[in-house]
Formats: sequence, C-alpha cells, structure tokens
Amino acid sequence: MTVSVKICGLTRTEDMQACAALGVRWVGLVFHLASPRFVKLEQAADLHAAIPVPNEGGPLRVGLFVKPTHEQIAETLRHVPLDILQLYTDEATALTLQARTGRPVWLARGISRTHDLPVSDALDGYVIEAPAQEGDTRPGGLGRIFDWTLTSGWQAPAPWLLAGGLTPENVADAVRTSQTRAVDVSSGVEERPGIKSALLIEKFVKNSQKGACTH
Ligand SMILES: O=C(O)c1ccccc1NCC(=O)[C@H](O)[C@H](O)COP(=O)(O)O
Repeated sequence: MTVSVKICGLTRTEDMQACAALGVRWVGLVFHLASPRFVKLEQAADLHAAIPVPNEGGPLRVGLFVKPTHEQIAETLRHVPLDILQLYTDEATALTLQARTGRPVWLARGISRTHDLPVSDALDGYVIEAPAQEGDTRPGGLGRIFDWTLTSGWQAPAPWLLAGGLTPENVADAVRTSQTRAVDVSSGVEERPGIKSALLIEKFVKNSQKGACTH
C-alpha cells in the first residue's frame, strides 16, 4: 500500500517544485491572514502555475481557509483554481460551501477521543489532527501531535489524512499506529514557518512509506 503525502503551507516556488518532483499528492496553500504561511492571491496564483497541473501528473492544490465566507472562497477561486478546499469550520457550513463552490471539501477536525471522530459521509474527506487549545493563534500548522491509537480500527466514512506534528522521524510510527493511508505535514519539513526544506520533504515522503507495510 502506498501512503499519500500532503505538504502544507507552501510559500515558495522552489518548494512547490520539490513537492512535484518528489511525487507529493497534494500541496496546501494557506489563505488565513494570521498564519505565518499566509499567501496573497497573486502569490498563490504564481505558486499554482509553477508546477504541472494534476492531469499532467502534478500535485492537487488544496486551499486552507479558517471560518471562510462563500465570498472569500469565490474570490480566491477566481484567482487560483484550487482542486480541494480544506476548511476549519463547522460541518453545516462546510456542506453549504461544498454545494455552492462545486469543489471537494475536506473538513479539519481536532480529536482528543474516539467519540470526536467524524461519522458523516457527505463531505469529501477529513484532516484529523490535535484539537485546538486555548491561546492558539490558529487552528493548524502548530506541530502538535495527538494519540494516534484513536484512529486505529476506525471505519472512516470518507477518505482522511493524519496531521499534526508529523516529522520525517515519527511518520513511519504514526502511519503504523494510526493505520492511515495519507499524511499531512507542514512544520515538520520546515527550516522556519513557510520555508520548506527539500531534504526534509524527501525524507518525509520516503519514511511515510515505511509504516505502510503492516496493514
Ligand atoms: O499552517 C498554518 O499556519 C495554518 C493556519 C491555519 C489553519 C491551518 C494551518 N495549517 C494546517 C496544516 O498545515 C496542516 O493541515 C496540519 O495542521 C499540519 O500542520 P503541522 O502540525 O505543522 O505539521
């Protein structure tokens, strides 16, 4: 089994190109102003254009939005033809935005117990990560892990990615323990926020496959 990889929070052309060259399945662009990885629309359009499109073998482009309005997403899509929307919002809003944009929507969900795991199959996917804590300035990209055994044996209602605090060192164990088929990383492959390391991305992609052998 192959484990699919998403690299999130890209801000530089060379990092987009490294992801494409290393066979990363998804690249994430953060449209949340308070993030150190925030990209403006023109910058995002340039990043989008820097790599092959998905039907020519390039990664799918995922846009991250925190409590977005339809207007914000519509304006973003006018500049950047994103393939997938990753939303930090409630499920009802996510469903509305899925219908209004016609784009696949992944809902980010922080979990601290199995009871928190999503049950609805109406969305296109989930990003499962550690729950937000009081004082957090943003809901993701914080390098925080959660108990990976919580998803072991989960009959997920839709495709999902494991996220939060993954690194080249822990990703094989994370895949093995959580039984995920897709992983999502931002800070664990960075030199500093928004600045990725091609070497760390390469190690991450390679090591993510090592946990996949046993399930
Ligand atoms: O990266 C951010 O700054 C960010 C801001 C607002 C919402 C989400 C954000 N990032 C999400 C991600 O990068 C990933 O989906 C995930 O949380 C992994 O992050 P990390 O723990 O840094 O690997």
